[in-house]
Amino acid sequence: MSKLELLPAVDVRDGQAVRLVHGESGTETSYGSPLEAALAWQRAGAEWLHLVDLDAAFGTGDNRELVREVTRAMDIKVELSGGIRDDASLAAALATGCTRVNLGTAALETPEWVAKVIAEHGDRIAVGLDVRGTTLKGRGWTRDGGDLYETLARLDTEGCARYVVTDIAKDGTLQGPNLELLRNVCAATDRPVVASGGVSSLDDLRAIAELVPLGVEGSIVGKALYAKAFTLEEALEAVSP
Ligand SMILES: O=C(O)c1ccccc1N[C@@H]1O[C@H](COP(=O)(O)O)[C@@H](O)[C@H]1O
Repeated sequence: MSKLELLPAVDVRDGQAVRLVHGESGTETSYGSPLEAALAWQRAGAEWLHLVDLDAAFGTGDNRELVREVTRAMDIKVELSGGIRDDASLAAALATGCTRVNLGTAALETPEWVAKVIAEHGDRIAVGLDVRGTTLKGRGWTRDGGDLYETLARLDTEGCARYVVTDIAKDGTLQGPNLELLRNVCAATDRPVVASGGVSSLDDLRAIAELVPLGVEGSIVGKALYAKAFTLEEALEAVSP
């Protein structure tokens, strides 16, 4: 059986590595230097880093230079997201040398542009499907952006290579992943799915790993690592087949 990929997260707000609760601005807990956090995950054996510019996602500025510095310092694969919504921000993101970018708001608000960049960049483009219930959310998860399954069908038709599925109600809460949502998304698409939101324990990761045959390729891990619920080394061991 294929192994579940783990993507430790570094979310950057105002130059600091932070974790939010439900992605709500103002709920930040700070964990210091984003570069130090990223290097720590790399040293612990991560093959991927999920790096988010939260200011760019919220529209409160950006951490573009810092994000570029972190990405360039990594020997591992980097998935970059937050505020990638037009040609200039996409070009800057791809020029960091990241492996792929994750588009959120753009997939909801400028679908023609997203179809174009999917056609141009193939699997360097993933789409983040950030949902409450089955309603997609954009602009820092503050604005409704349509129905999950209608959007998924459209993006499939346009050739989207993969989806990063976040249950906002779970994100940053340590309440366990929404396995039903992951199963439903996997049933609706043949593209790989990266799970995000709610991981609290090694058992949660083992439960997500059981969905690999259905199409779950990876899982983002955030708060649980920063809260030291387990180490990344333990997590990697837990999901190795
Ligand atoms: O990761 C978060 O906690 C988060 C919270 C609030 C908004 C976005 C968040 N993260 C990721 O940012 C991109 C979306 O950015 P954009 O809409 O394309 O500018 C997406 O990957 C979210 O999962």
